[in-house]
Amino acid sequence: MTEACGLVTVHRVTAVINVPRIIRIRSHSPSTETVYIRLLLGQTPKLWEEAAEALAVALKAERVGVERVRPQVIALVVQRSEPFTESIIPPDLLGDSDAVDLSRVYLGETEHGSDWYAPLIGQHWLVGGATGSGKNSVTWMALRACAPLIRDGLVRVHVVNPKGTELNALRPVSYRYAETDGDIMEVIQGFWTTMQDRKKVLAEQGRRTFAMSRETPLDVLVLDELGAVTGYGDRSLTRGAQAALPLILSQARALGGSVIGALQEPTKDVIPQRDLFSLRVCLRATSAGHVDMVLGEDMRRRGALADEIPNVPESAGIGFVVKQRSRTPVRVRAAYCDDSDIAELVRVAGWPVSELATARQA
Ligand SMILES: Nc1ncnc2c1ncn2[C@@H]1O[C@H](COP(=O)(O)OP(=O)(O)OP(=O)(O)O)[C@@H](O)[C@H]1O
Repeated sequence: MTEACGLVTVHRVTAVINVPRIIRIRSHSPSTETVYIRLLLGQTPKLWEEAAEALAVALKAERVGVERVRPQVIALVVQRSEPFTESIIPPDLLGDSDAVDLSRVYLGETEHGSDWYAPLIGQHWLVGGATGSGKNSVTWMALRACAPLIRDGLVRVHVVNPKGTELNALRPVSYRYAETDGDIMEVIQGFWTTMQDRKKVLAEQGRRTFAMSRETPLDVLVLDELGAVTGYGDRSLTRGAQAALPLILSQARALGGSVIGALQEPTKDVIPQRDLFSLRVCLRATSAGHVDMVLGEDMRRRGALADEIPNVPESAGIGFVVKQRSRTPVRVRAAYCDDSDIAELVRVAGWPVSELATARQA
C-alpha cells in the first residue's frame, strides 16, 4: 500500500525497497485509529500529507490526517466511518460559581473518544461554518458554563446578534445586547471602553494580570455573524467594527475580555486578525478554501476535511479544531443545547442567588 502511494524508497545501488515501519497502532473506537510510523530517511511529514488522500482510498477510510509527533515519527489518524453518530448531551449545569473552571470549559467530544475542553478566560474563540452547521452550540456551551458566574456578577455578557435569532434568548441576562446596526456599534465600542477602563483599574491596583471578581468581572463579547459586522453589513457599521475589533482582540485578553465570534463565510476581509483567536473551530464548510481561512494554513491538507462533512442535519455540530502542540486537526463534535438547556441557562444566569437558594430548598 505504501508503495502504491509513493511512500517507499528504493536503494540506488541494490534496488532494495525500504518500507516505512509501523511503530504502534492505537484504536480509539471502531471508527478511528491512530497509526504511528517511523519515516524513512529522506521523507518529510509533508510528503505524507500530500499522499493523505491516496492513503485514505487505499485504506478504504473516509479520511486520513497526518500528525507530526516528533522528528522522524508521524501519526496517521485513520477515520473509517463517522465517529459521531449521536448528538452529545451537555453535562449538568453547575449552580455554584466556585465549581466552575473557565480555564477548562467542556464543549463536547473528540474523535479519540476524549472530552473536548477549551479555556475561555482571557481567550478568543472563532467558530466558522455554513448555515445550519451548528455554530451556536459552541457559544451555548461556553455560556452554560458561565451561567452561575453571570448570576453572581463575575461574568458579563455583551451580545451582538445581527440576525436577531436564537441568541435573542440571552437578552434578559445580557449586560449589553444589540440587533440593529446602531446598537451593535454601541455594544462593540462599549466593550472597548470597558477594556480601557479596566486597564486603568488594574494599573491603580498595581496588578499586571486580570483576576475575575465582582469589581473586575470577565467580559464576554458574543458576536454572531461576524461577516455582517465586519464585512458585508452597512458601511458605517463595518468601518467602525473594523477599527474597534483589532484593538479588542489584541488587548482584551490580558484585561479580562474574551470574544466568541461566529462566521458563515470566512474570507480574509471578514476575519479580523485570525491568529488572535486562540480557539478556532471549523464546522461543515461549503468550500475547501474556507477551512484554512478559519483554522490556518495547511490545516485542510493535514486532515481537516470540514468541506466534506455531509450537509445533513445529523452532521450539525461536527467539525475540526487544531491541537495546539502538534498543530494537527482533530475531529470534534460540540454538545447540543436544546431549547430546555438554553432556558435553564437563562434561568440560572438570571436568578439572584437568594432566589435560587429558595428555589433549591422548595
Ligand atoms: N451540536 C449539535 N449537535 C447536534 N445537532 C445540532 C448541534 N448544533 C445544532 N444542531 C442542529 O442543527 C440545526 C442548525 O443549527 P444552528 O442553527 O445552530 O446552525 P448555525 O450554524 O448557527 O446556522 P446559522 O448560521 O444559519 O444560524 C439546529 O436547529 C439543531 O437541530
